[in-house]
Amino acid sequence: MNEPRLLIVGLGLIGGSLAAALKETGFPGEIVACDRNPRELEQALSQGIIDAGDTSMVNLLPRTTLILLAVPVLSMQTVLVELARLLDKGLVDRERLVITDVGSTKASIRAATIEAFGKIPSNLVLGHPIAGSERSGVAAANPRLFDRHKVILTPEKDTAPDALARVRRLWQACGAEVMEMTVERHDQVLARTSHLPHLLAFSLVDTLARQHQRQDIFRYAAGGFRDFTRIAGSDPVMWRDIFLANRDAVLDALDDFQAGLAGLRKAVEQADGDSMLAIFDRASHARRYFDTLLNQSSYQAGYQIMQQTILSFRVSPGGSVSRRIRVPGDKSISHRSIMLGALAEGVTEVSGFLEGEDSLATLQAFRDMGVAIEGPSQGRVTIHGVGLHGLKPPPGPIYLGNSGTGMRLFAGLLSGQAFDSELTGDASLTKRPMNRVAEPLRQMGAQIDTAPEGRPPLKIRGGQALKGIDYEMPVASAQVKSCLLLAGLYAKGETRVREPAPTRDHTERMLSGFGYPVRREGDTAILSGGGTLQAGPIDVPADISSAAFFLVAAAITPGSDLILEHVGINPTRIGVLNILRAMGADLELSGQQEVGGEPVADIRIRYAPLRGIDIPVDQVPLAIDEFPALFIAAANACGTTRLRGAEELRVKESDRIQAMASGLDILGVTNTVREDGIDIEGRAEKDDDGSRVHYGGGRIDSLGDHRIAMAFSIAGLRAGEPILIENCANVATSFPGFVDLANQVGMLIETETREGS
Ligand SMILES: O=C(O)C1=C[C@@H](OP(=O)(O)O)[C@@H](O)[C@H](O)C1
Ligand SMILES: C=C(OP(=O)(O)O)C(=O)O
Repeated sequence: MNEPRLLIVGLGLIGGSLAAALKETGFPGEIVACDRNPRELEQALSQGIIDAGDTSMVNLLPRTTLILLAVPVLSMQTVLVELARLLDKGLVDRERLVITDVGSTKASIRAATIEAFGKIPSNLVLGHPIAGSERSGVAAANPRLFDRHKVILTPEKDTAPDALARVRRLWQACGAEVMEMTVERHDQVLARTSHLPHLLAFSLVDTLARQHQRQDIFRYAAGGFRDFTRIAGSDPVMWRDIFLANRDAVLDALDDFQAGLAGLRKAVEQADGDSMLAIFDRASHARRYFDTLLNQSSYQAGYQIMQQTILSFRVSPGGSVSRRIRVPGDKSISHRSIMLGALAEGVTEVSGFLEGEDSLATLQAFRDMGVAIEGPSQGRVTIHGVGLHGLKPPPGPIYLGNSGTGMRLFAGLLSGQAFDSELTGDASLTKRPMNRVAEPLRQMGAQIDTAPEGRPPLKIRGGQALKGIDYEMPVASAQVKSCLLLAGLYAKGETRVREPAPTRDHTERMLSGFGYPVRREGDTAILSGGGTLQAGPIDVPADISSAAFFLVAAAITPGSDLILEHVGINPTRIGVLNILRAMGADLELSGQQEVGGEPVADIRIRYAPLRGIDIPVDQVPLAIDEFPALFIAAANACGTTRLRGAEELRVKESDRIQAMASGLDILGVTNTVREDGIDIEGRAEKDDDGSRVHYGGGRIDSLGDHRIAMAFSIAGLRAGEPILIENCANVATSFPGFVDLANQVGMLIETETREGS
């Protein structure tokens, strides 16, 4: 920044904090301030945040290149008129000068500018830092006030690009993220996000303070009251000015709010618990949801982008694997429990629900479509079903984070609704192929637009009459099958889906459990539209795909003895057990039973030397998500393991063949990548007594794919050096608590966060 002199007019909290922030960053120019109150100037001088101060601008203008107006909104007019007068006197080099402000409303300040200058000067850039505090005055100045906060600039068409760039740099130097919008948009957005909440806080506190039991009210006021009303302690003059200046936008926002409040009042009056629950649930999740939506990321990764950190796992070599544990609930079944529960008649109680980001995104989507859902709380969710035709239009695009299952199943379900919808997701999901569902859905009569090459977002036109089709799937995909069966619920006639190889059948099982007839003829699943679903309890088993990491961990670690409880062993999911057994793993199943139509068992696994195998092609769809873990088993086996017929792995959250091959290369495990698979040369030797390490360590990028991150975490058990795995936030999509559980069984994983770029 090359600003020989910055003049701050109005030394309140914002002006003072800017001065303090710039001083901390080593701002090379002088910082001078003008304020009507000499005590504020003395205070700032004694804090060392300004170099000089004066109660009038005249003496400070010479040599000034940048002026920041930080006076209250309604004083802006007077200051601007005075400034225009002084500038006409030639006190300053006008060619070089840039003027900006920090006012909380922009239309009124723009009008004041035109009044003072006769037009909006091209060197004037209006702005507003979205940061503040209920405290005021320069004594409360905080050099970190703008750090990672947003600053909105509202340039006009003929604003000089250089002036805009210099104001941008000023804020960026204080750590702020600078964005641009029009004056009108700014005022509307701020009316809702800032002005309305302040109005409510002032009003609530004032209303309560005037009631005769006020002493008791304030004596017993708890955290909720304090949180909600903190901002009622803000500067009254400043806020009066804001409401005078932004009247129209505030009134619009207030009208919307009053309509919402009236709805809630009615629900309370009529003891309408379902309506209240729907509103409270939506609201209680909305904040986090919108943060992630804005970041176009999964919940955790979005949170990290907000915090500008990157999560890594540092895995120390060695460790042990013994204990009795239960991994979180099955992701596929959790998605379906919410979907079918919402579409059923009656109340569905779910236990064992996976509180991972993918299934939570599905849950949020139904809340957005008006379904009242309680929880999740420790795996319990209560869904107040609205019936097959009871969903309401969502208020905007449905955001599914990282979840391919979510997007493909929703595509089918929403094709049958009366309303339009749009499905979006994070950067990984946006790259995944959706034509596999869009094309057959179109054959059923759905209207779906995709981005080029069949990528998300999907735009689905409601109100289409669907008809059943007889569809032969080109790929063995449970997501495609489930998508078409869900659309089939809304279609006229029979929907028949033929699979080239068996894929997970949770949709069929759960539909049957909810009393909806689904037939199977050989390799074809069949249902007819027009029925109803009856709610019933769902017990979600532990996810065999999550268990797989621990199975492989125990299988490769000498001395291990691990029991995994209540794992789903649906025959369409047990490829990982079959493959590990074929490699020589010591596996025992006990306590087999059926819960809610899904078989479960406890699985005990102990160390035994593994050998490389040719993986039978028919096992591929039955173990599709477990290959990253199985590749680590292969790396620790004796001999070569060959996988073929697994091209689907290339279109998961990452290209899992390439991502695993790159990581194995770093560890020093020889492998050959094939179009549809991989050959992995196991590092164990024939007489392996379990004491040798099998490979080295290094830094591996998981590419944001949860299963790649977890696979290399277990690889550490037989590594000779630490493994640093980067980009691990998405582990929370399928396996929240993975690191804690891994460490409980004896693995050695630490999490690290570092600043992102
Ligand atoms: O239906 C499901 O719940 C899933 C099906 C599989 O995907 P495909 O259908 O694309 O094989 C699997 O990879 C995914 O994790 C979950
Ligand atoms: C592929 C996976 O999930 P999805 O397709 O739902 O993103 C997975 O969990 O490995």
